[in-house]
Amino acid sequence: MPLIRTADAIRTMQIRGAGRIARAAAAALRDHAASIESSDRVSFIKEMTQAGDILRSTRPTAVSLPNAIHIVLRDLKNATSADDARGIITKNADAFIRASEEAIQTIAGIGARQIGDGDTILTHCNSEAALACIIEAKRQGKEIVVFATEVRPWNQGLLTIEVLNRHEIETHYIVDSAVRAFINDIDIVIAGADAVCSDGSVINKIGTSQIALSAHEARTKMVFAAETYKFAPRTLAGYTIPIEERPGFEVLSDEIARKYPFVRVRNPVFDITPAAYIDGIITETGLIPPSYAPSVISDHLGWDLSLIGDGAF
Ligand SMILES: O=P(O)(O)OC[C@H]1O[C@H](OP(=O)(O)O)[C@H](O)[C@@H]1O
Repeated sequence: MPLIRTADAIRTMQIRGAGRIARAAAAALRDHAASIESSDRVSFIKEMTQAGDILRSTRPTAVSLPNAIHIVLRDLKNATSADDARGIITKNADAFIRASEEAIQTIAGIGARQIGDGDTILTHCNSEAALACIIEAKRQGKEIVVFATEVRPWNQGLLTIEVLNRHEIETHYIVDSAVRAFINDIDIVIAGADAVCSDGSVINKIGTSQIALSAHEARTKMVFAAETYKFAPRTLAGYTIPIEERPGFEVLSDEIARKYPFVRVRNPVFDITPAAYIDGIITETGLIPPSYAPSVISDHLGWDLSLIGDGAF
């Protein structure tokens, strides 16, 4: 898919999910690099940098996106020619995509150990990392039941129940506001993540923090499944992650909204769950407490704080 089409597909959520958009961006950069005819090293790098900027501007919250772009483009300064730069991008993009897929498999194994035989699990939105844990538990023969939320306004819950049904997992589909009514039936909440901040808080689909609060009150375990490239280096330098707010028509049609000129629809699509409500974060490097987030960013990912600045990553 041409880069502009990938960027549009991410912006309009035809490609969605923090991991999927990261892999799509990596593949788009690789394919774009292959399509550039220029043999001039400087103009090639300039064009690839612009391509990275286009992809980065599509959605502001999922840190997987700028991290993937940074990982794919980071060694370009060492390139000796345009061809060399093209080779570096191909190698980095393929390695990123492979590592991302392997991370999901590892997370599935670790996450499945968090799920006991006979457990009832609640999940929110549509996270391939969270679903991988649930599917692996089922594959291991555990008797499980899942509660899946609807996820207004995009109804990603429909994608989730399709996957759960395909794996023959008994599922209850509920509206988002029914979580507290059922929370005492739940043994563990497993959600995905769009960003993990250095203070251990997790940014995920709107409604997650309400679920976490409910789980905390009910003493129900709350874990997140997050590949390490969802950890946000910039937060270690004191930056905050912008929360995407999408157009009001996604919640209320323009036709209805026009009748109520004093009403403004608010449509933030993510929220922040504080570390205090999180029992663990399942990463491909292990099940960690939220307090380990800074160490994942600096020790595991090896991000150099001096590189972190406006627009860097
Ligand atoms: O990477 P995986 O685990 O698939 O998904 C992580 C998160 O990305 C999604 O965002 P959106 O639906 O693109 O707004 C959801 O918030 C989901 O929990």
